[in-house]
Amino acid sequence: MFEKSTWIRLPRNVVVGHGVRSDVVDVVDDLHLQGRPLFVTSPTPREVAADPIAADFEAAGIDPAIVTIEKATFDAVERVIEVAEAEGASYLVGIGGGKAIDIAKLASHHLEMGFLSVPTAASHDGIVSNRGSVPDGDSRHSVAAEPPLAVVADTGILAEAPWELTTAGCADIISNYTAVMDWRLAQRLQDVEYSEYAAALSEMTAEILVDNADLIRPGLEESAWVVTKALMSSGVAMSIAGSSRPASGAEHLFSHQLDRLEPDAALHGHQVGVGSIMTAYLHGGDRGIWRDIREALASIDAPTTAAELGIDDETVVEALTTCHEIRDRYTILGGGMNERAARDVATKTGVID
Ligand SMILES: NC(=O)C1=CN([C@@H]2O[C@H](COP(=O)(O)OP(=O)(O)OC[C@H]3O[C@@H](n4cnc5c(N)ncnc54)[C@H](OP(=O)(O)O)[C@@H]3O)[C@@H](O)[C@H]2O)C=CC1
Ligand SMILES: O=C(CO)COP(=O)(O)O
Ligand SMILES: [Zn+2]
Repeated sequence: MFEKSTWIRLPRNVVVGHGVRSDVVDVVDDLHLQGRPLFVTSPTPREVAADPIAADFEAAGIDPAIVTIEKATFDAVERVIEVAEAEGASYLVGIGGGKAIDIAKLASHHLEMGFLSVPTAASHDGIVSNRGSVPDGDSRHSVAAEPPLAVVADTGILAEAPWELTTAGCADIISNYTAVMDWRLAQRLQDVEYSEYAAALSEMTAEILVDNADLIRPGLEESAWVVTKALMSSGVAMSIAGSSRPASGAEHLFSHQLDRLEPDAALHGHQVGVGSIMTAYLHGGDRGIWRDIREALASIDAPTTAAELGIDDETVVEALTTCHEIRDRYTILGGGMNERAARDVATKTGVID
């Protein structure tokens, strides 16, 4: 008898466009959310979005509580939970980059409350996803959570954010190519659960982004539109898969290990992009797609070398040789690379000198 079942959880409303920041109150109304919201934000996003959105709520007779967090930590998640309880919040609104959105996502999961995602940077594909990532001891990768009830992405705000945040979002999407290669490999060698739909959506998202690379330019609001739609599509692929597999393979292991070795050295998206150049080489050798990935990253101004990431060569080698240990996720790294092989791939791909 066929007994398989699956739950795919997705946002109900996705609102993208110029000036949609002022639609957040209407979205809340459309979702029939009652009571007091708690806005979870960080310093810059508070100025550019949370305070103006709070004014819209006040004008609509709703008094939001606001908590500003500085770093993505479990202490911050706990603080948000405490404030939500103390202020009698009935739903959360994450307003900011990955840090604010992930903290709101994890706190709302714990509180069993809904949350809305209001990105101020097109910097990562957690905007829509059912995954939350906050460093926990040695762990840096995402864990299962709930997706937002709604996403409100104002392309005016996203286009005005620093350009490197947008190029980080692009690189997070370009890395889907190698994430899917790793997923297929793991399915063949380890029989891991695999979804052809999620894999195809993830790859197609990367392809559309690369095909439209010439539209992705600083100061162009259309760029924010193209990148945000790709980030959403990649997040949906993760929700269909019920895991981050479609968007996270060995290139993400490499980035998570860099986060442990050199916290805050570079943006998440930039690190996974450089990782993807090297893991593409491991998959396909010299005739593989690593040069295409490097070219795609370079064409949108994303880093392609350790120096551009601001990370020294030895740290790259150390991350490559140790990152297979940080998570139970089979990838092209298998049981690990030795130092000579790691140095070789990083040198041949031009990541280190
Ligand atoms: N859950 C998931 O599925 C996924 C989660 N992630 C996670 O997301 C995080 C990466 O997200 P990222 O956005 O790069 O990190 P942050 O949220 O730390 O944002 C990066 C920087 O951008 C600033 N910023 C945000 N919006 C604006 C704006 N409009 N104008 C000016 N500055 C702005 C922030 O300011 P300030 O310092 O004031 O906050 C911060 O300094 C990582 O922790 C990663 O693990 C990544 C992919 C998927
Ligand atoms: O960053 C992600 C996808 O882009 C999430 O992946 P992880 O599960 O590796 O944190
Ligand atoms: Zn990522």
